[in-house]
Amino acid sequence: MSERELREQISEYGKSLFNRGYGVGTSGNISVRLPDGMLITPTNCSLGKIDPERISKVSLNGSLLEGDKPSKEAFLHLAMYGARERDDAVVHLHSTYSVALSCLQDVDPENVIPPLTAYFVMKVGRVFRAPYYPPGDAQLGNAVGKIASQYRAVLLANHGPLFSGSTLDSAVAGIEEMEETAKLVLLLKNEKASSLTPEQCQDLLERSSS
Ligand SMILES: O=C(O)[C@@H](O)C(=O)COP(=O)(O)O
Ligand SMILES: [Zn+2]
Repeated sequence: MSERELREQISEYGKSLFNRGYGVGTSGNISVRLPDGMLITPTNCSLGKIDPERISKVSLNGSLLEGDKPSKEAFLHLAMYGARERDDAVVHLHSTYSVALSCLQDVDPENVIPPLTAYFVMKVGRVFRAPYYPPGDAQLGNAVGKIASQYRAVLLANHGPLFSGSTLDSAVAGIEEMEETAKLVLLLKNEKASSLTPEQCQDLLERSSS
Protein backbone atom coordinates (compact mmCIF):
# COMPACT_ATOMS: atom_id res chain seq x y z
CA MET A 1 0.00 0.00 0.00
CA SER A 2 1.21 3.53 -0.70
CA GLU A 3 1.69 6.01 2.14
CA ARG A 4 -1.40 7.88 0.95
CA GLU A 5 -3.49 4.69 1.12
CA LEU A 6 -2.16 3.91 4.61
CA ARG A 7 -3.12 7.42 5.77
CA GLU A 8 -6.63 6.90 4.41
CA GLN A 9 -6.82 3.48 6.04
CA ILE A 10 -5.84 4.86 9.48
CA SER A 11 -8.50 7.55 9.15
CA GLU A 12 -11.19 5.04 8.05
CA TYR A 13 -10.44 2.60 10.85
CA GLY A 14 -10.31 5.43 13.42
CA LYS A 15 -13.78 6.56 12.32
CA SER A 16 -15.14 3.02 12.33
CA LEU A 17 -13.78 2.25 15.82
CA PHE A 18 -14.98 5.58 17.21
CA ASN A 19 -18.45 5.26 15.67
CA ARG A 20 -18.86 1.78 17.10
CA GLY A 21 -17.95 2.94 20.64
CA TYR A 22 -14.41 1.59 20.87
CA GLY A 23 -13.10 5.08 21.56
CA VAL A 24 -14.38 8.16 23.32
CA GLY A 25 -13.03 11.70 23.47
CA THR A 26 -9.46 11.73 22.21
CA SER A 27 -8.44 8.38 23.68
CA GLY A 28 -6.52 5.78 21.70
CA ASN A 29 -3.97 5.88 18.93
CA ILE A 30 -3.23 3.99 15.70
CA SER A 31 0.04 3.52 13.82
CA VAL A 32 1.41 1.75 10.77
CA ARG A 33 5.05 0.99 10.08
CA LEU A 34 6.86 2.63 7.14
CA PRO A 35 10.27 1.65 5.78
CA ASP A 36 11.82 4.67 7.54
CA GLY A 37 9.59 5.07 10.61
CA MET A 38 5.85 5.07 11.14
CA LEU A 39 2.63 7.00 10.62
CA ILE A 40 0.78 7.62 13.92
CA THR A 41 -2.30 9.54 14.92
CA PRO A 42 -1.57 12.99 16.35
CA THR A 43 -1.89 13.61 20.10
CA ASN A 44 -5.25 14.85 21.39
CA CYS A 45 -6.96 13.80 18.19
CA SER A 46 -10.35 12.06 18.20
CA LEU A 47 -10.13 8.73 16.38
CA GLY A 48 -13.42 9.74 14.78
CA LYS A 49 -11.88 12.78 13.10
CA ILE A 50 -8.45 11.89 11.78
CA ASP A 51 -7.37 14.10 8.89
CA PRO A 52 -5.15 11.87 6.71
CA GLU A 53 -2.97 14.84 5.74
CA ARG A 54 -2.22 15.76 9.37
CA ILE A 55 -1.26 12.28 10.57
CA SER A 56 2.21 12.41 12.16
CA LYS A 57 5.14 10.77 10.44
CA VAL A 58 7.97 9.95 12.84
CA SER A 59 11.39 8.37 12.40
CA LEU A 60 12.44 5.12 14.04
CA ASN A 61 13.83 7.10 16.98
CA GLY A 62 10.56 8.98 17.42
CA SER A 63 11.49 12.37 15.90
CA LEU A 64 8.71 14.15 14.04
CA LEU A 65 9.30 14.21 10.26
CA GLU A 66 5.91 15.52 9.05
CA GLY A 67 2.43 16.38 10.29
CA ASP A 68 1.00 17.28 13.68
CA LYS A 69 2.59 16.54 17.07
CA PRO A 70 2.47 12.73 17.43
CA SER A 71 0.63 10.69 20.02
CA LYS A 72 2.35 10.67 23.38
CA GLU A 73 2.43 6.87 23.05
CA ALA A 74 4.61 6.91 19.90
CA PHE A 75 7.46 5.28 21.86
CA LEU A 76 5.11 2.47 22.91
CA HIS A 77 4.23 1.72 19.29
CA LEU A 78 7.94 1.85 18.38
CA ALA A 79 8.68 -0.61 21.21
CA MET A 80 6.23 -3.08 19.61
CA TYR A 81 7.74 -2.64 16.13
CA GLY A 82 11.27 -3.00 17.54
CA ALA A 83 10.45 -6.42 18.98
CA ARG A 84 8.01 -7.69 16.34
CA GLU A 85 9.67 -7.59 12.94
CA ARG A 86 6.71 -9.04 11.06
CA ASP A 87 4.12 -6.63 12.46
CA ASP A 88 3.32 -3.43 10.59
CA ALA A 89 0.44 -1.95 12.60
CA VAL A 90 -0.35 -1.18 16.25
CA VAL A 91 -3.63 -0.05 17.83
CA HIS A 92 -4.25 1.23 21.37
CA LEU A 93 -7.77 1.87 22.68
CA HIS A 94 -9.65 2.69 25.86
CA SER A 95 -12.45 0.25 25.03
CA THR A 96 -14.63 -0.21 28.10
CA TYR A 97 -14.42 -3.90 28.96
CA SER A 98 -10.70 -4.16 28.35
CA VAL A 99 -10.13 -1.09 30.53
CA ALA A 100 -12.33 -2.61 33.25
CA LEU A 101 -10.29 -5.81 33.12
CA SER A 102 -7.06 -3.82 33.25
CA CYS A 103 -8.12 -2.49 36.68
CA LEU A 104 -8.74 -5.88 38.32
CA GLN A 105 -6.45 -7.17 41.06
CA ASP A 106 -5.10 -10.70 41.43
CA VAL A 107 -4.77 -11.56 37.74
CA ASP A 108 -2.03 -13.61 36.13
CA PRO A 109 0.05 -10.93 34.36
CA GLU A 110 1.35 -13.48 31.85
CA ASN A 111 -2.12 -14.64 30.84
CA VAL A 112 -4.60 -11.99 31.87
CA ILE A 113 -7.49 -13.08 29.58
CA PRO A 114 -8.39 -16.79 29.76
CA PRO A 115 -8.86 -18.75 26.51
CA LEU A 116 -12.66 -18.84 26.61
CA THR A 117 -13.26 -19.32 22.86
CA ALA A 118 -11.44 -20.77 19.90
CA TYR A 119 -11.62 -17.50 17.98
CA PHE A 120 -9.88 -15.66 20.83
CA VAL A 121 -7.08 -18.23 20.87
CA MET A 122 -6.60 -17.95 17.10
CA LYS A 123 -6.84 -14.17 16.76
CA VAL A 124 -5.39 -12.90 20.05
CA GLY A 125 -3.55 -15.59 22.02
CA ARG A 126 -1.96 -14.90 25.38
CA VAL A 127 -2.33 -11.39 26.76
CA PHE A 128 0.30 -9.79 28.99
CA ARG A 129 -0.67 -7.26 31.63
CA ALA A 130 1.95 -4.52 31.74
CA PRO A 131 2.44 -2.69 35.07
CA TYR A 132 0.89 0.73 35.52
CA TYR A 133 2.86 3.79 34.36
CA PRO A 134 1.31 7.12 33.46
CA PRO A 135 0.38 7.56 29.78
CA GLY A 136 3.39 8.79 27.84
CA ASP A 137 5.92 7.55 30.44
CA ALA A 138 8.98 6.06 28.74
CA GLN A 139 9.12 3.30 31.38
CA LEU A 140 5.96 1.87 29.82
CA GLY A 141 7.83 1.52 26.52
CA ASN A 142 10.64 -0.34 28.31
CA ALA A 143 8.20 -2.65 30.11
CA VAL A 144 6.34 -3.46 26.87
CA GLY A 145 9.54 -3.73 24.81
CA LYS A 146 10.80 -6.49 27.13
CA ILE A 147 7.86 -8.81 26.50
CA ALA A 148 6.68 -7.71 23.03
CA SER A 149 8.51 -10.46 21.15
CA GLN A 150 6.33 -12.99 22.99
CA TYR A 151 3.03 -11.09 23.09
CA ARG A 152 1.15 -9.25 20.35
CA ALA A 153 -1.59 -8.41 22.87
CA VAL A 154 -0.93 -6.30 25.97
CA LEU A 155 -3.28 -4.90 28.59
CA LEU A 156 -1.78 -1.76 30.14
CA ALA A 157 -2.78 -1.78 33.82
CA ASN A 158 -5.44 0.77 34.75
CA HIS A 159 -5.36 2.02 31.18
CA GLY A 160 -6.32 -0.18 28.20
CA PRO A 161 -5.43 -2.63 25.42
CA LEU A 162 -2.55 -2.49 22.94
CA PHE A 163 -2.41 -4.85 19.97
CA SER A 164 0.07 -5.38 17.18
CA GLY A 165 -0.73 -7.09 13.87
CA SER A 166 0.90 -7.84 10.55
CA THR A 167 -1.52 -5.37 8.92
CA LEU A 168 -3.89 -2.71 10.19
CA ASP A 169 -6.79 -5.04 9.30
CA SER A 170 -5.42 -7.73 11.61
CA ALA A 171 -4.47 -5.31 14.42
CA VAL A 172 -8.01 -3.88 14.45
CA ALA A 173 -9.60 -7.35 14.26
CA GLY A 174 -7.37 -8.52 17.13
CA ILE A 175 -8.10 -5.62 19.45
CA GLU A 176 -11.85 -5.96 18.75
CA GLU A 177 -11.69 -9.65 19.63
CA MET A 178 -9.72 -8.78 22.79
CA GLU A 179 -12.48 -6.36 23.80
CA GLU A 180 -15.18 -8.94 23.10
CA THR A 181 -13.43 -11.54 25.25
CA ALA A 182 -12.80 -9.04 28.07
CA LYS A 183 -16.57 -8.51 28.02
CA LEU A 184 -17.16 -12.26 28.28
CA VAL A 185 -14.70 -12.52 31.20
CA LEU A 186 -16.65 -9.88 33.11
CA LEU A 187 -20.05 -11.35 32.14
CA LEU A 188 -18.91 -14.75 33.43
CA LYS A 189 -17.17 -13.45 36.56
CA ASN A 190 -19.61 -15.10 38.95
CA GLU A 191 -20.39 -18.14 36.80
CA LYS A 192 -18.73 -21.54 36.60
CA ALA A 193 -17.23 -21.09 33.14
CA SER A 194 -14.69 -23.44 31.64
CA SER A 195 -11.76 -22.23 29.57
CA LEU A 196 -10.20 -24.23 26.75
CA THR A 197 -7.48 -26.59 27.95
CA PRO A 198 -3.79 -26.07 27.01
CA GLU A 199 -4.13 -29.06 24.65
CA GLN A 200 -7.17 -27.53 22.93
CA CYS A 201 -5.32 -24.22 22.58
CA GLN A 202 -2.27 -25.94 21.11
CA ASP A 203 -4.45 -27.83 18.63
CA LEU A 204 -6.06 -24.56 17.48
CA LEU A 205 -2.66 -22.93 16.98
CA GLU A 206 -1.45 -25.89 14.94
CA ARG A 207 -4.61 -25.83 12.80
CA SER A 208 -4.36 -22.09 12.16
CA SER A 209 -0.69 -22.26 11.21
CA SER A 210 -1.13 -25.15 8.74
O1 LIG B 1 -4.27 7.42 27.76
C1 LIG B 1 -3.61 8.28 27.14
O2 LIG B 1 -3.45 9.44 27.52
C2 LIG B 1 -3.03 7.86 25.79
O3 LIG B 1 -2.58 6.53 25.88
C3 LIG B 1 -4.13 7.92 24.77
O4 LIG B 1 -4.90 6.99 24.66
C4 LIG B 1 -4.30 9.14 23.96
O5 LIG B 1 -3.10 9.89 23.89
P1 LIG B 1 -2.69 10.65 22.57
O6 LIG B 1 -2.56 9.61 21.47
O7 LIG B 1 -1.41 11.34 22.88
O8 LIG B 1 -3.81 11.59 22.27
ZN1 LIG C 1 -4.38 5.47 26.35
